[in-house]
Order: sequence, then C-alpha cells, then structure tokens
Amino acid sequence: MIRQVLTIAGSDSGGGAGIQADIKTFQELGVYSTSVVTAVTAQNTLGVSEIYPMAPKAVKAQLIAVGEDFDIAALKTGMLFDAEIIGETASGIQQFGWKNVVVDPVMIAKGGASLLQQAAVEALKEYLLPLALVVTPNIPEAEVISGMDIKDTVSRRQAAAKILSFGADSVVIKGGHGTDPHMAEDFYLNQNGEELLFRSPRISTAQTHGTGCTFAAALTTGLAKGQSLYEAIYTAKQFIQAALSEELHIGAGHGPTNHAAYQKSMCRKGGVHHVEVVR
Ligand SMILES: Nc1ncnc2c1ncn2[C@@H]1O[C@H](COP(=O)(O)OP(=O)(O)O)[C@@H](O)[C@H]1O
Ligand SMILES: Cc1ncc(COP(=O)(O)OP(=O)(O)O)c(N)n1
Repeated sequence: MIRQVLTIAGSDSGGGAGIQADIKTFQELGVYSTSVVTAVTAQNTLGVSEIYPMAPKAVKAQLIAVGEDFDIAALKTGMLFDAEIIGETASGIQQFGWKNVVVDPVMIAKGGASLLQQAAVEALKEYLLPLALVVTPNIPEAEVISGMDIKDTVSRRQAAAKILSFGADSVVIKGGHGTDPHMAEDFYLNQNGEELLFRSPRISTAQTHGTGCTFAAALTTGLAKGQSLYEAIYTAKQFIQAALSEELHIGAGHGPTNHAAYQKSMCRKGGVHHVEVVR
C-alpha cells in the first residue's frame, strides 16, 4: 500500500512554499499526501500581502478527519501562525499517536512577513518540540528558538544543543542563510551528541522560494518510506539541490524551486546530486 503522509501548514497562493510545496514534493517522491490547512496566505514571489489564519476548531476538525481515516506514516508541520493552532496540532499528534514528526518551525517568509506570532514561540517550544523526531530551523529560526546568536560553527553547535533541550530527538539547522559563499551546509545534532554536516555546493540563484518547506517535505517522505533519519536528510538535500539547480523563472521576485527536477535528474546518467557528509 502507498505510504500516507500529512502536512499541517499554511497555503501559499503562489504555489512555491507551504502546503503546495509539500504536496508537490510528496507527489514527486511517491507518497500519498493528506493536508491540514492552518492559514491561507495571499502570497506570490514578491511577498505575502495578507494572512487569514484558520479558526483553531477548523484545524482540529481537519486533524480528526485525517486521523480517523488514514494511516499516517510521517508528518511535517510548517506555518502554524499562533499558539492556539500549535496547541491543536500538538493535541492531534498525541491523540493519534503519530510518529516521525518533522517540525519545520516556520517564522518569517523570505519577503519579511511574519508567519508565526512572536507570542507563539513559547508554545512551539513547550508543546510541539517535545513531539518532534527532528526539528528543521533555518539559521534565523534557530537563533529565535535558542535565544543565541549563530555567528560561527561553535555557536551553531551551542544553539543546536539548546534547541534539543526543549525535547526534540534531533535538529537540523539548515544553511541557506549561512555566510559561506561556496557551500550550503546543514548541521545535524541528536540527543546522543552525534553530529553530521550535510554539504552541497551553494547555487547562485534567486529562485529560492520555499526551499525550507521543500527540504522538510522530502525529509518527511524518506521517514514515511522507512529510511533512517540519516538517509532521509541525505535524500532531502539531494532533492533541494536538484530543485534549485533547474530554475523555472516563474514570477518577478524570488521564484519557486523546481519540484520536478529531482525525478528528472534520476533519469539522467550520473544526474543525482552528490552530497558531502562530514562526521
Ligand atoms: N543557494 C542554495 N544553494 C544550495 N542549497 C541551498 C541554497 N539555499 C538553501 N539551500 C538548502 O535548502 C535547504 C533549506 O534551507 P534554508 O533556505 O536555510 O531554509 P528556509 O527556506 O527555511 O529559510 C537546506 O538544505 C539548505 O542548505
Ligand atoms: C504558507 C507559507 N508557509 C511557509 C513559508 C515559508 O517557506 P520557506 O520554505 O521557509 O520559504 P521562504 O518563504 O523562506 O522562501 C511561506 N512563505 N508561506
């Protein structure tokens, strides 16, 4: 039977991030996607113009509808917007005993719009992080959650350890916002103190809308298929590298990544992107 996954996230009318990015990624990687919409954003490649959060009871009703009928092998959370929606999300995960929980702690869109109320950060730490197999902040999100500045590899490791203190099994601090002009480096740390670096050449492109959602969705798919966390992160890094490499050039701003590129690269001899892993 096809593996079933769930995304709990906001809608991006521009289709590059949020629920739309997740579903495209799930489809490309061969799992069946269910979805719980937490908010509707009016958004395109130039930015977010309006946000309409769902009523918490609407989020709850969607979670129950999915939970009562589907066998969810892995799930990801994205834009959750406020503390009440975080509370409903955490309750749903616990009610249905869902495992393989990937928490992408979406806070700010590339254009600067706030996708999580500041007051909700505490709820994220208290209710959601303890349920996470892996939490995937970008560097600014990792700074907010840890309350620390990340300016080098030492402070990145300290911030990752602080994030783990809120109860997630592991963390990946994504490197898209890093300062290395040559490499995009994602740092993994787990509760056993094991750390890994996943490194790919940094691609010079403005078509980066939705990189974080896409990466976390690909990771979620790997877990649903029974991959180890290591394999799932590795595949997700290959997926996003391909999606950034073959630009679509859609829209006038930060365009979406190309969700179809990974499958195309699989068909080419030697086409799958190499990811360097440093232990
Ligand atoms: N220019 C780039 N070249 C290669 N990989 C990138 C680039 N930008 C982001 N990535 C990768 O995309 C994934 C998402 O990272 P990031 O952009 O930091 O997340 P977010 O969209 O949440 O800000 C990570 O695996 C990161 O290393
Ligand atoms: C509805 C919605 N959810 C999440 C995001 C942020 O997505 P992300 O992958 O972090 O990409 P950027 O916004 O940084 O390009 C979003 N914009 N909208």
